[in-house]
Amino acid sequence: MIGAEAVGWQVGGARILEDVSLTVGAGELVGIIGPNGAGKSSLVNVLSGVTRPSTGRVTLGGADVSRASATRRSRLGLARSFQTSALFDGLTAGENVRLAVQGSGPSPASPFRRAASVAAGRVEALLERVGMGGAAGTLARDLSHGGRRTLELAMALASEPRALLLDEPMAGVSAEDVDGLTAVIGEVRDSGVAVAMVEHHMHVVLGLADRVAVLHHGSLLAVGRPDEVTADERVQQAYLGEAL
Ligand SMILES: Nc1ncnc2c1ncn2[C@@H]1O[C@H](COP(=O)(O)OP(=O)(O)OP(=O)(O)O)[C@@H](O)[C@H]1O
Repeated sequence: MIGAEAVGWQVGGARILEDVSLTVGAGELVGIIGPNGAGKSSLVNVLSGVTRPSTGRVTLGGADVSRASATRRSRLGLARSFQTSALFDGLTAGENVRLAVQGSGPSPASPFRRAASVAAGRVEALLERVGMGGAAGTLARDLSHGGRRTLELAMALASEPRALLLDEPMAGVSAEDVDGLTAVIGEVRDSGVAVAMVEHHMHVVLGLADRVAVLHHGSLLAVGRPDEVTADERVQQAYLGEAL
């Protein structure tokens, strides 16, 4: 559904990504891991269209989108969540989702004009889908960190994406909220969405991912089932001193 083919990305003289090839199929979740500075966010940025690859191709549903803008990719069925929170704190959870629904329509440049036309049922359904059915009226600023990340997920799903990129969805989420958010992401995958997820919480990645891709110094060190990857000596070497 979404793929990188021999992708390289250079900034100035620095090679940030080199010859990265990775595909994520419909209904598959691929965890992208690697030590700090390995190039994980850079890969997500190249896949989502925030940056263009210097070499290689990015494909979405079989089409070459290497030069397509993030907006165009979004219309073709790609959604992403960001490391930093993108919520409107002074609005309720329901209002935040409503804005995401309006912004994902055919002319996202003028979301407010269509405010009245967004069915309340659509907002409710998205909140239900992530297990936040009862929180529609809660201000975003009053949600827990886990609640905020879950709400961001509902917003990313507003465009009914075929592929979803998640950049550290568990960042800052308390231990008791991690399981709930993990289950929601698993359900999104099970509904047929192709999910690529950068995540530092290793037990989440290893428990949830169908395949794990390990980046190291901008190159793919290993790709495989979680048990294969953790048993790989080169991966263990790259993580020397850190718990896998
Ligand atoms: N726009 C940029 N210009 C120059 N260097 C960059 C740029 N973006 C990233 N880098 C560098 O590329 C390397 C990879 O960064 P990236 O953020 O992709 O790594 P990461 O694996 O996501 O790291 P972390 O786990 O710390 O989030 C780092 O050395 C970073 O300093």
